[in-house]
Amino acid sequence: MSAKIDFSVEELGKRGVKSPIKLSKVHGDFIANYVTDNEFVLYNVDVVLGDQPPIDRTQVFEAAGPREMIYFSPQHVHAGIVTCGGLCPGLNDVIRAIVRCLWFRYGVRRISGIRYGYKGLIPEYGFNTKELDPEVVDDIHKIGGTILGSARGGGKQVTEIVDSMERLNLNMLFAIGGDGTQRGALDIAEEVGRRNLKIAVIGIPKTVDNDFSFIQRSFGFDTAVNKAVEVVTAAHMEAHSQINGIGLVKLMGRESGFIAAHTALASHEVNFVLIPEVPFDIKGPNGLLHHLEERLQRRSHAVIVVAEGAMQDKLVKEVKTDESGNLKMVDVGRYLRDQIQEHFDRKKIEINLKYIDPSYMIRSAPAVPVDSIYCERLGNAAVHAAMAGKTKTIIGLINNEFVHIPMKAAVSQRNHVDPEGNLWRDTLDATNQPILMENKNPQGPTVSEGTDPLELSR
Ligand SMILES: Nc1ncnc2c1ncn2[C@@H]1O[C@H](COP(=O)(O)OP(=O)(O)OP(=O)(O)O)[C@@H](O)[C@H]1O
Ligand SMILES: O=P(O)(O)OC[C@H]1O[C@](O)(CO)[C@@H](O)[C@@H]1O
Ligand SMILES: [Mg+2]
Repeated sequence: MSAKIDFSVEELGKRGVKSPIKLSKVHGDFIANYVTDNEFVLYNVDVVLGDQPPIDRTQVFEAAGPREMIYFSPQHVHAGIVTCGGLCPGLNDVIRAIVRCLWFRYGVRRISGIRYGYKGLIPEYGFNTKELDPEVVDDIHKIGGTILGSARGGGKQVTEIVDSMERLNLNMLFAIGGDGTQRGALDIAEEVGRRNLKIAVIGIPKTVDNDFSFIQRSFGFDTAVNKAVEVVTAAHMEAHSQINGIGLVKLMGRESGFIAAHTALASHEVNFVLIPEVPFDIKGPNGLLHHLEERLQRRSHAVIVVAEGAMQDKLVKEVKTDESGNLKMVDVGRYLRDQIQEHFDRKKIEINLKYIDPSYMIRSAPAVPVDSIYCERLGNAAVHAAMAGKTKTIIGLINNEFVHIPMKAAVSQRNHVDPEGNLWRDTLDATNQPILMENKNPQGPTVSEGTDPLELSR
């Protein structure tokens, strides 16, 4: 972590309203307590023995939770909820939690869902909102997707968006989305500030890829890994049942290989994981094809998992972007499929290659319970933050505590699998693939060369 980022959270103003949620201020009375602004969560828990500098706001995040004094009178609140970017398991759970917490805990009665991302606030795309209440959201956590719809693009039309927020008389906006969404939310909050409006902008970080900075895990990630493991199990079964069977699975991960690495760790059926963070060659004496051939000679079947962002530096010839400015990628899964088939055809070696791309099936699934619980708690924390008048803030989970993270810090960096870190090391242990499959590097040893007791069972 950069020690220079200040994690202080902005607020709209002085809080003059007593919270209606009737919590306690004392410990030991069996009633949950309000959280004060003096409660913090240490970000970096690594302990270095020796002289420690005093702890300051660059090392701690403000604890999330209900404040005793709040900024908004619930009867005057009109809240907006928007979901942007790609789908992710748990979106509906978060929407549901926000609506229910606003309604039941604070007594807020005006809640508008913004349809199809920020575009729902832009007249050019058809201004589009949907009234929300506990009945509307009652069962939505059982289905995937988002009942509000989502969209890419539109986020830079800040003037129109804030005009619409003014017209709707919104005084809080919950933006559920990834890095782009939170950049957009920050721009919106800044425009709100320039106009001297009192609108709290709170972000709930969403990325199925799990590469949001600072937070320990993003919602939907566990669901994604669960689904991906099912796919790998099928790919392995197919591969195992054929002569030189190869199961090739492409998983999401535009810039990071977290889903791929975790899936390999969980399934123990994967022989090669290819991720954006670790370079590799396809051909040559230390390339993937060479090692794949060796694997087939030894075990007659193999499973490969590739994250969609792998190899893009080599594959993308012409830079094209989507409406949000994200790079349009070349399909690395199909590319690998063709390269593998050609290689073995050329050598007249029979293979049976099955390519599976479950990306959208994974991303549109309903959340598994562990994610549902997480979403429920994120949604509640977001409402408490907004009611207290916090703004330009996202809700995060750090060291198992819910915290407020300034949007500016949250979008300043992105998480990656560290090729030298313990996640990747353990992933290599689980696959037994060469540490580096690059010809310019000397033929690397496998992690546990020749001594892998699991090898026979894979
Ligand atoms: N740099 C930016 N500044 C302002 N708004 C942005 C920016 N990048 C993206 N947005 C807006 O945020 C919204 C979502 O962006 P995007 O499509 O990149 O998804 P995301 O939130 O990053 O989620 P995902 O993880 O699915 O990519 C879009 O409306 C987009 O216009
Ligand atoms: O096909 P779409 O909707 O552009 O989304 C694809 C992207 O969305 C993500 O799932 C992030 O939400 C990336 O992993 C992926 O690259
Ligand atoms: Mg994004």
